[in-house]
Amino acid sequence: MISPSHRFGSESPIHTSVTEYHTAIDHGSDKNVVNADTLIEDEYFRTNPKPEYLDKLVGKAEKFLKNIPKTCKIVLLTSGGTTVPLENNTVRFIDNFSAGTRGASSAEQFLANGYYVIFLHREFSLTPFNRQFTHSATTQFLDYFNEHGELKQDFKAKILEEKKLQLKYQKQLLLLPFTTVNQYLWSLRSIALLMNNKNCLFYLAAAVSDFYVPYSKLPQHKIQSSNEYKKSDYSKESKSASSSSSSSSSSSSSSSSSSSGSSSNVLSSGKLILDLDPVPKFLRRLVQSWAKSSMIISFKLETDSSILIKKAKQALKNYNHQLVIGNLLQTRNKEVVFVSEDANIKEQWVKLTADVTCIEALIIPEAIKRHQEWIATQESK
Ligand SMILES: CC(C)(COP(=O)(O)O)[C@@H](O)C(=O)NCCC(=O)N[C@@H](CSSC[C@H](N)C(=O)O)C(=O)O
Repeated sequence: MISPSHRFGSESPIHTSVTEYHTAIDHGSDKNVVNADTLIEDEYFRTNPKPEYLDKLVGKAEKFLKNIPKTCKIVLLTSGGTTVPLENNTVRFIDNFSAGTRGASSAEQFLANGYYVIFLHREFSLTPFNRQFTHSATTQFLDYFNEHGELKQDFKAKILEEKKLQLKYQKQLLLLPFTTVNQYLWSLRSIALLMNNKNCLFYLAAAVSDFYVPYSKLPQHKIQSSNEYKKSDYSKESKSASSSSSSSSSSSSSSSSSSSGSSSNVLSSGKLILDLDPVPKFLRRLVQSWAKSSMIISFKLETDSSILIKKAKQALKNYNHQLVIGNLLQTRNKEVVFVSEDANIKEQWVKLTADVTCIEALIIPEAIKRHQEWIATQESK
C-alpha cells in the first residue's frame, strides 16, 4: 500500500468521506453552532455546521476561476449521490442512487466543447476519463496488468486514448468532492457565490437527498440495535422515563439515541423508527440569490414515466430557472427530455442514436446551445 506520506501532486487532497467527529457538536450548548451566513432565511446554515475543509475547497475554486479568461464559459457540474448520516460518529447513513456516469460523461463533453469544469462530485464516484476503468463490474484494477506489472496490450489503446484526453484538459477541470448532503449544500452555495455571472452554467446532475437528520437531532454515537438495547443503559433509562411519563406507549418502550428530540428510536421490538426532516429547497436560493446571473439546469429523476414531464414542469415553475432535464431511472442512459419555458420547444426528447457512444454526446451540445441562446438574451437586456 502506498505509504500515507506519499503525496499525489503538490497539495494534500480533501477527504469528505471521513466523519468529522472532532468537530462533533455538543448538543447541550450552542457554542458549536456555526456563525454562518446572517441571511435570516438560511436557517439551515446556522444550525448545520460548516464542513471543516470548506475554506480549503473554496480556495481551490477561487484559484481555478481566477486563471480563466473572462470570455470563457464555465460550468459547475454536480455528480453522484449525497448521503444522510444517521449518527454524528457515522456508522449508518442513507444514500442516494447515482453512479456518477451522467456527471462524469457530461464533464468530458463540456471539456471537449471548450468549457472549464468544476466537477463537484461524490467522493469515489465516477470521474471524467477514469470512469471507463475504475468501476468496471468485470475488470478489477490489477486485471489491467500482467504478471510482470506491465499494462496488458488489450487495454493499452483505450488507456492511452483517455490519458491523452485527461492531460489535454487537466487545466480546464477542477475536481471537488462531497459525501454528505450537508457538505454538498455548503459547497454548492460557496462555489455558486463565486460563479454568479452569465458565462457560468450550473448543471445539477447530483442526486441530492430530499430528507435529512438535522444536527440538532443527530445521535452522537452509533444507534444501538435491540439486543444491545436490552442489555444497555437505554432500556433502564427508557423504563424509568416511561414509568415517570404520564403517557407511555403501552406495547413497547423505546430508546432514543440522544437525550432530546432524537431522529431515531429503537423499539424493544427491535424496530428502528426514523424521523427525518425535508432538505430545504436550495434550488430556489440558487436561482434567486446565489447565482441569479447564471443559467441553471437541474435534473428531475423519476421512475414513473406518467409523471416525469409533469414533475419537471413543476420544478421549473417552483424554482423559475431555465431548464429541467427529465430522466427515468430505467432509461436514463438512452433518453432524456428537455423541459423549458421556451414557448417553441416546451418539451424536447433527446434519444441515444447509433452514431454516438453515450447520450451525453447529444445532451451537452443541446445544453450549450441553450446556454448560448440564454447569454444572448441577457446581453440584449
Ligand atoms: C442521478 C442521475 C439519474 C444520473 O445517474 P448516474 O448516471 O447513475 O449518476 C441524474 O441523471 C439525475 O437525474 N440527477 C438528479 C437526481 C435528483 O435527485 N434530482 C432531484 C432534483 S435536484 S435535488 C434538489 C432539491 N431536492 C431541491 O428541490 O432543492 C429530484 O429529482 O427531485
